[in-house]
Amino acid sequence: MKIGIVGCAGRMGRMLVQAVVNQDGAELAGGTEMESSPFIGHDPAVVAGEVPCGASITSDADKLFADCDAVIDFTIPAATVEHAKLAAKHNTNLVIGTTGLSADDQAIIAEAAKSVTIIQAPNMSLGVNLAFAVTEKVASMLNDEWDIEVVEMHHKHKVDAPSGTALGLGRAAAAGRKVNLDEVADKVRDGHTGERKKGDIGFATLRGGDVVGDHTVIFAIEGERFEITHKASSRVIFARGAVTGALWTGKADAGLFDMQDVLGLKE
Ligand SMILES: NC(=O)C1=CN([C@@H]2O[C@H](COP(=O)(O)OP(=O)(O)OC[C@H]3O[C@@H](n4cnc5c(N)ncnc54)[C@H](OP(=O)(O)O)[C@@H]3O)[C@@H](O)[C@H]2O)C=CC1
Ligand SMILES: O=C(O)C1=N[C@H](C(=O)O)C[C@H](O)C1
Repeated sequence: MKIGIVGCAGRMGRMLVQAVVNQDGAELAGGTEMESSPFIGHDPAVVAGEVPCGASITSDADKLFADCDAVIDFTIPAATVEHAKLAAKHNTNLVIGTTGLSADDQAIIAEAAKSVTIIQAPNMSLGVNLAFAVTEKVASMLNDEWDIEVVEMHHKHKVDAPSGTALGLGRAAAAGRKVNLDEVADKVRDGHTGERKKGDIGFATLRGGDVVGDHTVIFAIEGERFEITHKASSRVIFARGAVTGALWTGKADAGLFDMQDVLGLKE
């Protein structure tokens, strides 16, 4: 399968290039960066620390989508929505790892997924996708006397908060409780907030150093706490998951899927 990587010189972009060139059945067809990037014209495999693959990084996403069976996108929301439109235009499958997307961005992705296969997940690791499933199950077994809080920590360069994974864990907890996360989420606390509202799902965001990604869901009641924790120590887990997803698109119908579909965690 010919796979392209948009944003191929980014933190995740380089890991994705490494994962593609080392994956049987996958061929790196090329990569993009913004026109202003110092990496334009460089070989994406060399930028990622691998042996040359003979391709050059360009800013021509239209051509990359035309040349590929699937494209993997870990960039920024403004770029991801344009990539979703290109996926539909060229009938090229798409794997989206970008987080921080708005409801309007999601609508554009859903429209594109009417004609191509799109996998979108805020976290491509097996461990976090298990945590999504376990969180939903535990939340469904506990009443709302149990307070639910989601705590996450990431590296100092991360630009969106709470993380996509933290929001995903909040959505899983809300689904378990059969409530809408938008109606119960408490994302920022500052000053005299008053007492915690029963039924809320709270979020706390930490940023610092080089933390790859730590997430904990806390279920707290008077006398005890139950916690579900995942800690990522390498971005390789996200990259390998995304490439598994790209290969999976080759045998799937058009539609919008997530990593729980790819990993068979919904059966
Ligand atoms: N789903 C998952 O499993 C994971 C998701 N993520 C998410 O992935 C995203 C990227 O994270 P990370 O790699 O750390 O961020 P980086 O900033 O390191 O990488 C993003 C890359 O995309 C490039 N870019 C921006 N706009 C375009 C464009 N229009 N065309 C091509 N390239 C573009 C950036 O270029 P420039 O630097 O010049 O701006 C940069 O090289 C984030 O949203 C993050 O939350 C991260 C890890 C795991
Ligand atoms: O920006 C990151 O680095 C990460 N982002 C994702 C998120 O927002 O959940 C996934 C992972 O935790 C790393």
